[in-house]
Amino acid sequence: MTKAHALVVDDEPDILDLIKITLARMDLTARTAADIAEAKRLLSDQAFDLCLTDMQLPDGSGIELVAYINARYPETPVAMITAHGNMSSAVAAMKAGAFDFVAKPVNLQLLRRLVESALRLRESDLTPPEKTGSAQELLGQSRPMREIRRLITKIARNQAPVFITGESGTGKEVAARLIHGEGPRQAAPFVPVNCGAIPEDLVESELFGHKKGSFTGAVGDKPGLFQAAERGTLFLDEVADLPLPAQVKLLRAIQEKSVRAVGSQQEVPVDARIISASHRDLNTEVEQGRFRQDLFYRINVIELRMPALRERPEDIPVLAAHILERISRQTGRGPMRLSSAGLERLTSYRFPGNVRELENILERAAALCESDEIGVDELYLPQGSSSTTIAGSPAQTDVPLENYLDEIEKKAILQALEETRWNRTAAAKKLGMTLRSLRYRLSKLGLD
Ligand SMILES: Nc1ncnc2c1ncn2[C@@H]1O[C@H](COP(=O)(O)OP(=O)(O)OP(=O)(O)O)[C@@H](O)[C@H]1O
Repeated sequence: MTKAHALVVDDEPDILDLIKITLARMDLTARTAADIAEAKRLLSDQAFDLCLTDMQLPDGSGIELVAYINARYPETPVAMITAHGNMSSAVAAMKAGAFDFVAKPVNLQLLRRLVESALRLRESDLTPPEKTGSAQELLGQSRPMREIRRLITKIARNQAPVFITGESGTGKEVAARLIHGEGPRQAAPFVPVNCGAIPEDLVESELFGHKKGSFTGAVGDKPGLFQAAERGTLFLDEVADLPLPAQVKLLRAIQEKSVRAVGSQQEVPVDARIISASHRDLNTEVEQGRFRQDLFYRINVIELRMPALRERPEDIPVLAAHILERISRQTGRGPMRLSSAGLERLTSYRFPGNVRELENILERAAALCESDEIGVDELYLPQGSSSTTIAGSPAQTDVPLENYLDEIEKKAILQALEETRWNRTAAAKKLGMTLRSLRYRLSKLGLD
């Protein structure tokens, strides 16, 4: 690959020198500018693979330069150098299109990683996600789905924190995996964490790691999930479920790009892109004091809203066909299809649990269906708008007790899932069981 060229814009000669030396050691050539006017002149002279700019420049704000480069030279990623602790300017820069930021005093290890990420963007050979084999596709040709796919490709080139909203089962995790898989971090791990599923007193140790002996049961040093996601992406699912003390630590980790393990005195730099998601409205959580406003502001630099399935019913046929094909493959039975009445019924259903619910409905229908065509009866959709109700019917004496109890359990679980819009963490809470136990039961009852 040809030598990469960087443009560094800062009016402090010491910082310019430090960055220039670091870049030279990484085999990059660097040109420097002390103000915006000079930077614009250099940009018109030659193409750059990367630009690093200070926030406060003698003739204006670095944000202005970010916007200028984004508009004129969209192929050049720009990172902002911000004053220590000034997270709001970092957020403003990323909202203006900066792909990342580095705080002063510049940590050289983090700077090197940032430069490496930026350079991977110019490798037009970023492997498309379908080739990596791990990423799943977001299917659908409706307008909202096409827009989501376009946004994902754009967001993937950036390093800013992303917050994905949307009801349960709308594909938030699939979207997060795609953002990771289409970007320069694709070769590093994608680490998903269900924040609601970690017991409250273990959250900090899980996320940030712990030192041996820091609490009963800490029998050895253990790195946290942040470190597991080094150079990759940490996906904080159900982020609204994080207890407040862990929120304080998370805020610090994002701000400082470093973490401190439980029981340790030392901060260790970490380079993980944060993508978070919640099916809850975080504005309400903030208003009610359950989620820190400053943390929300920081994780929500880019917001991606996954549309509910009922907002795009035209995608139901293609999704259903795809899911049935997968079921046929997994079960080794011949191809299956929906009757036209079945398809019609599905497209008019509200799907509170979205695509995950569609998957469950079709899996259950496929198991019950004896022919290759699934009809309305096998879909077992709730009548009218009412959801499944727990049977009030007397015990049937002609079925084994165990089957009868399974049936009751199944109905209670389905009802809790429907009431929580198929959010398994919330459904488990409602049923007074752990998520692990709900998962076990879903699997036992063939509902997973
Ligand atoms: N557009 C889509 N195309 C294909 N499959 C999809 C699509 N959207 C969602 N799915 C499938 O639906 C299921 C649920 O998706 P996912 O787990 O990403 O949802 P989620 O929004 O993260 O749910 P939750 O909020 O409950 O965690 C997965 O099996 C996923 O593959």
